[in-house]
Amino acid sequence: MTKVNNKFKKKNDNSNQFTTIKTTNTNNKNNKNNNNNSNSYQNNCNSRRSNRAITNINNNNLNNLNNSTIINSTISTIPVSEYNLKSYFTPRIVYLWIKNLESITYLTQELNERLNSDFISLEWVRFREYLKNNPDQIKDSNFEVNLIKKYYFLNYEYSIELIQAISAIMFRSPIYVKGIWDSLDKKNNKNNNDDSTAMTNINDILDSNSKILQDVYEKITQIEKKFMEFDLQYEELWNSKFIANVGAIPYSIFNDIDGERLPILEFTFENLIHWDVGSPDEDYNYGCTCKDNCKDVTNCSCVQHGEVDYPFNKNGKLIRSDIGAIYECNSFCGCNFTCPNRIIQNSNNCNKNLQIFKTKNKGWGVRTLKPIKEGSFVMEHLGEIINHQTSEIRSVCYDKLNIMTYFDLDYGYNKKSKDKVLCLDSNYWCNISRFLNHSCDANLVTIPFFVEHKDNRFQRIAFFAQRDIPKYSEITVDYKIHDDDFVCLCGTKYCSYNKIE
Ligand SMILES: C[S@@+](CC[C@H](N)C(=O)[O-])C[C@H]1O[C@@H](n2cnc3c(N)ncnc32)[C@H](O)[C@@H]1O
Repeated sequence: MTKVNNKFKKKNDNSNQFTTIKTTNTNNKNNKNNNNNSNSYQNNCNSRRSNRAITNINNNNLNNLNNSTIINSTISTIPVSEYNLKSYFTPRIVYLWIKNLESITYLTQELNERLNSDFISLEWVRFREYLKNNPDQIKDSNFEVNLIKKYYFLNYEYSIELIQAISAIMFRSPIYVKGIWDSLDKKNNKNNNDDSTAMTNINDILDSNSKILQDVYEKITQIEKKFMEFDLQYEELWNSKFIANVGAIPYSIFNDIDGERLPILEFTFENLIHWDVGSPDEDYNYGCTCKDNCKDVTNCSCVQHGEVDYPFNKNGKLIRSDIGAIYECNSFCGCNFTCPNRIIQNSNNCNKNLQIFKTKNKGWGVRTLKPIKEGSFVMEHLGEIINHQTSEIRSVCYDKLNIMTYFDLDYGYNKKSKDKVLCLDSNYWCNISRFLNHSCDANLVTIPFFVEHKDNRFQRIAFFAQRDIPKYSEITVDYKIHDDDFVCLCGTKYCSYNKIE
């Protein structure tokens, strides 16, 4: 295959990378550091920085633990290490978090910042562990009451958003939050001599300003219905009994390294579009008018929509990767499915010869159980299509956990229009490509492609073999991370990171 320096896009080094995106939050210590880095959010793929972030969380929370008066002393201390964090914040749990965060997107910046600083705290990891073993404590815990108290003092409007925000902090269903408000109400009405310090404090606050209390309950009654709707919306996520059908993962999974099991994920066969993204522009829904089933494929107007000649040989193998994007024929065209310009759509997008396996030092990876010929289509990269704003919200979480599952759909965009670029997030909704690791000598090449529409925003991503790949080899892509701090473990002799000067 023709080798190229810049595979995906003519003038943009940063195109099509797995990346984490810098959050614009300014209150968080870690994010402050990020903001000083560079203007390019692309550079945020930085595992050392993220490790630092985890260290900061540890320190912050140790401080909190020492100084805080709000922590219930009965909470058992479980050892919390980076490993605990990873096993605790599974993609599914993280998805639940980000959904909550998204629901509070339009809250005030200040509240968002406060949520951010409480977010992913080790206190909460400990607390949730405690609740797991002591479910009777769930509804009436000083810890939670005190956390609410903390927010109560902020004088925010008592709105559905605030309740949702609190529930996000509480890491579980809003209905439980209501339970806590109810218990506050009961205590307050009893007006008894409850000597639980936290409760007494709360009662004092409430008594001294019963109008606030009244307002809160009026609003809570008003929004009770919304609570229910919200709960229903995410029922599947809140319900701890719901277990995703792991058997539905259409690939074999192999781990001879340790006992780790594949996290629960939602495998999808097409991209999901986030509600805030819209849909492809119908003006871009058009096809060719070829009369001969695109026999003279180089003259097909779909092919010509790309900027280079038809890039496949007669066996349907990609022969050059120095192309902008592939534009395939579609249902608007005059041709049928046997037309030569339908290579990707006619390929098997769920190749059972691929296996998810545990690598020695890069977590899970993908390997092939059969040889793959140079130029073969290997898989599409799938996930949830999100916009810049949503990616920033999610980054609040992803940055802290060193999650690197963003892939910018930036073919055809220049740096100035970055905020218009959509991104594929494959952390939870994904296919096997979610497990592709980075290599400085990658055997896959990434090519954007279009089938049903030609709207740049909704470009799709294909991976092709850029050389023959022997069976049992790990298949890898080049993340194209331009960051000296990335600790690359690809182990190839071409590794361009971690060079000792
Ligand atoms: C898209 S995921 C790939 C799947 C991942 N290995 C897993 O177990 O979920 C990207 C993450 O894989 C790891 N990774 C991938 N390639 C790597 C490399 N060459 N060196 C170090 N870590 C790598 C990093 O932790 C990165 O955040």
